[in-house]
Amino acid sequence: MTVLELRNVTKTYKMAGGGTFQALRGISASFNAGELVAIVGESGSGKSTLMNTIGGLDSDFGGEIIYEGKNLAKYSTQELVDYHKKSIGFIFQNFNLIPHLNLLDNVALAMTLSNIDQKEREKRAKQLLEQVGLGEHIYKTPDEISGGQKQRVAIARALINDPDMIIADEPTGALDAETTTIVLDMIKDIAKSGKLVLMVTHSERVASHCSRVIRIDNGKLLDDVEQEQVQFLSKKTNDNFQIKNMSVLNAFRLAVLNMKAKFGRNALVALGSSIGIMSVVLMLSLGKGVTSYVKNTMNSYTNPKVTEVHKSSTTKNSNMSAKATGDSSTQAQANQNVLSSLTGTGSDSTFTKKEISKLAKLKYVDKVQKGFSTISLGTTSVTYNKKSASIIQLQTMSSSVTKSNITRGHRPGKNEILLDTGTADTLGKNIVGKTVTLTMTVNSKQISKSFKVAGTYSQSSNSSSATVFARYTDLQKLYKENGATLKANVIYLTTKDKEQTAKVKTKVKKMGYTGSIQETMTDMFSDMLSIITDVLTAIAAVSLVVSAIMILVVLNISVVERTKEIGVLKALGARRKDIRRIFVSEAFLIGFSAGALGDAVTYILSLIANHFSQSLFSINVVALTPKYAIIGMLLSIIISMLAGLMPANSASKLDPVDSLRKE
Ligand SMILES: Nc1ncnc2c1ncn2[C@@H]1O[C@H](COP(=O)(O)OP(=O)(O)OP(=O)(O)O)[C@@H](O)[C@H]1O
Repeated sequence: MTVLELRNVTKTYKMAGGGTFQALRGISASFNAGELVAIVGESGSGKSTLMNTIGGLDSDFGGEIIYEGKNLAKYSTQELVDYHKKSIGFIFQNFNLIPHLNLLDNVALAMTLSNIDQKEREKRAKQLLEQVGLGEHIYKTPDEISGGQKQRVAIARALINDPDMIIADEPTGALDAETTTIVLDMIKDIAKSGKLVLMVTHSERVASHCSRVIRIDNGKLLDDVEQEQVQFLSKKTNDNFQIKNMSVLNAFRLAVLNMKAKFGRNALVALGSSIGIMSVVLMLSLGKGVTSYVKNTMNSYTNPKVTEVHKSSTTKNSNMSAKATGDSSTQAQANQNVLSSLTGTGSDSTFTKKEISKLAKLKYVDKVQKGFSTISLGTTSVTYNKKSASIIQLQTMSSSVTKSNITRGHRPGKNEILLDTGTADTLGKNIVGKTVTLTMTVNSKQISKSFKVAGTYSQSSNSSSATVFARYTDLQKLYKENGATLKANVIYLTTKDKEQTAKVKTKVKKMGYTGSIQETMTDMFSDMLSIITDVLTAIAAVSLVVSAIMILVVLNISVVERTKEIGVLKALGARRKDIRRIFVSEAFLIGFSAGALGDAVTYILSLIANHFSQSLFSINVVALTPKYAIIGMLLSIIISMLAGLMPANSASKLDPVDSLRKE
C-alpha cells in the first residue's frame, strides 16, 4: 500500500549573499506502509533537505510530494499542521527533547498540541515510555538520563499520535554501538507495525538492517535497492482520539512550565518590574490619602446635608476687569464690584425671590434657608468690658453650622450671637452668657447693638477667623430699624440624605453658582494635590518603560535560547498562533507576578507609613484602595504583554528548518 510518492522533487535554496543552490535535482520514488528505508549519501548530498521537504517543514519545493492524493506544496496551513500532528513523527540525531519538560511531558507534547485531554495524553505517554523501557523514569528531565535513553524518549514522542510515517534523521548518529542496536531494533519494530520509516544514516551497518536503501548523490537519486520485501495492504492509523488545535489553556500550561524552568531569571524580571508598579500605586494611594485627609478635615466642620450657594459675582467681575484694558472707568467699576461682593453690600451678589424659588425646586432639596454673610474692612467689632475685638466676618446662622462647630454654649436664640473662639478669648475667658456690644455698618451708618453670647464657634481644629454669627431675623430687624433691607447673599439648601448633597452641589454649580469659600478652597487644594499626584505618578511611570524594555530583552533572549525548541514544536504541529500564545502567556505571567508583587509591597509599605502617620498626626497618609491595586495589576499585565508581543511574534515566525539546524 503506497503511503507517499515523490515525483521529480527539486529544491533550490536562495542564498543570503545572493545566488541560488540546487540541493535536490529531481527525485522520484514511492514508499509503502511497513517499509524501513535507509537514505544514505555523502555529507551535503541532500538527505536532510529531502527529509525536511517530505516532513512538511519546507513547502517551497519543485515537483510533487503526494500524500493522501494531494501534493504537500498545495496544503493549506491547517492541513500542514494536521499533517505534522497526525501523519508524521520526527526523530532527530541530537534528540531535541525540551530540557525543562519531564519525560512524560516531552512525550505527550504532540498530544498537548493536539488538545487531547490531560488524562488521556498522560496515559498514552506513560504507556509508550514503558514500551521503550523508561517506565520508571517518567518524571526525570532529559538532563537526568543517558543519550540512548534520550533517543528512546524521542522515539516514544514520535509515536504518540500514531502517525503513518516516521522521519528519523540519523537517529543513531550520536549513540554508541550497543545503544545503536537497541534503538535500531525499536525502529525496526515500528516499521513492522505497518508504518513507513524513512531513516537518514551514514552507517552502512544500520543501512544493512533496512528493507530498502536509497542512495543520494549531489541532490540526485543514485540507487534504490529493495533488500527485503514487505507487504502491508493497509496503513494502520489510530483514530481513537480526535486531533484538534491547541487551546489557550494548554499554551498557558506550557508557558507556566517554561517560566518554572528559568524561575530565578523570571523572578528577577518580575521583581524589577514590580518596583515601577509599586511606585505608581504608592503615588496614587499617597495622593488619595492626603486629599481625603484634607477634604475630611475641611468637611468635618460643615453639615454634610447642607449646600451653601453663593452668586459667583467675583468671576464676572474678574472677567470684566480683564476686558477693561485701558478703560479706567470700567476698571474702577470692576474694582467696586469686587469690593461690594466681598463685603456683601453689592446688589449683584444678592438672591432674588425668583432665584431662591428656583433653587428651592431643585430635586432632593428639602429645606431652603436664607443667609447673609459680609466681610467688614475694620468697621465691625465686638466690645465687652472695655475690651474690643475686630470682626472680619459677620454671618447669619444656618443649618451649615453643626454641633461640632459649637465648642461652648449653644446655638444663638433671639438677640443672641456666636463668637469664634479667638474673639471669645480676646474678650475674656467666661464670655459665654455675657452681653456684648456689636458695632457694625448698616446703610452707611455706624450702629451698635447689644447681644448675648450664646456660645463659641470653631470652623476647624486649627484655624479660626474673627467671625460673629447672628440670627437672620435679628439682622433683618436691625437693617429695617436703620432704614435698609437685608437681602440674602447666601442660600443654604438642605437635603434629607447626605448622599444627595453631592448631586445638589453639582446641579447648583451647573446653574452658575459657587459653593462656600471653604469648599472652593478645598477644591483648589484637591486640584493642586491631584496635579502633584499626576506629576509624581507620571515620573514613577517612567520606570514602567524601563520594565517594558527589560521584559522585551529577556523574552528576546528566551526566543534565541529556545530557537531549537520552537523548531521542534513546529515539527510536532504547533501553529504560529500556538507559539505566539506561549510567549504572550509568559509575558502575562511576568506581568501578573510583577503586579501582585508591586501591590503586595505597596500594601506592606502603606501599613508601615500609616502606622507612623497615625501615631504622629492621627491620619492614614496612604489610602491603598482595591481600585488602585487593580490599576497596578492591569497596568503591569498590559505593559508586559505589549512588551512580549514583539518577541512572541518573532518566535512564531521562525522557520522550522532553520530553527532545527541551529547549533
Ligand atoms: N539554507 C541553505 N541555504 C543554502 N544552501 C543550503 C541550505 N541548507 C542546506 N544547503 C546546502 O544544501 C546541500 C544539502 O544539504 P543537506 O543538509 O540536505 O545535506 P545532507 O546530505 O543532509 O548532509 P549531512 O549528512 O552532512 O547532514 C548542502 O550542500 C548544503 O550546503
